[in-house]
Amino acid sequence: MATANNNLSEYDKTTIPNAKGFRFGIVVSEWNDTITEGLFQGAKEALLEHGVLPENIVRWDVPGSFELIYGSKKMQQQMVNAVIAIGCVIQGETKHFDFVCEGVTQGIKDLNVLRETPVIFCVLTDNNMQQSIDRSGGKHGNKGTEAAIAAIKMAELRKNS
Ligand SMILES: Nc1c(NC[C@H](O)[C@H](O)[C@H](O)CO)[nH]c(=O)[nH]c1=O
Ligand SMILES: CC(=O)[C@@H](O)COP(=O)(O)O
Repeated sequence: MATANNNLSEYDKTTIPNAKGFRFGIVVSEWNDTITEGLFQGAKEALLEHGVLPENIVRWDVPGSFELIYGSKKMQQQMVNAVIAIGCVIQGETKHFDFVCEGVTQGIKDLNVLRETPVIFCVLTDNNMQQSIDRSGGKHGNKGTEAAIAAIKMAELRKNS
């Protein structure tokens, strides 16, 4: 189902476990920072709404989405229950978009396979800035909210498994 038919910020709040005891690391790309800041705010607000203490949200910034891989790997080594990797990759004139998107996708996948701490993929891979605006607090909701809910659910799964 496309995002256009499935608002990123809409979910059944009664199904989300209380996250008061959890600690989360959020790694934020500085590329397209007007977008990534909106994603971060959406994630932070959702975490706080579900009981996470402000002091249990740790943020690190990295230069671009490709550096989310290394930043998330180092964040996994911190005392956190899950990591959220936030980035925004927008198609330019060349194939660089393809390589960045594939690289960060595979890198974050690898971190989930090789280590115990879940890393949530909150990376927009859009054709243009408007699509990114629409998905970071615009008409299609906020992918940061979606990522925060995923992080809480995966932290709970990790705790119970
Ligand atoms: N074009 C975008 C980039 N490019 C930069 C890379 O992510 C990386 O920082 C650089 O290649 C150095 O390793 N990054 C984004 O996050 N978004 C873009 O649209
Ligand atoms: C995703 C990118 O790296 C891209 O935005 C860079 O733009 P360009 O392909 O025009 O160099």
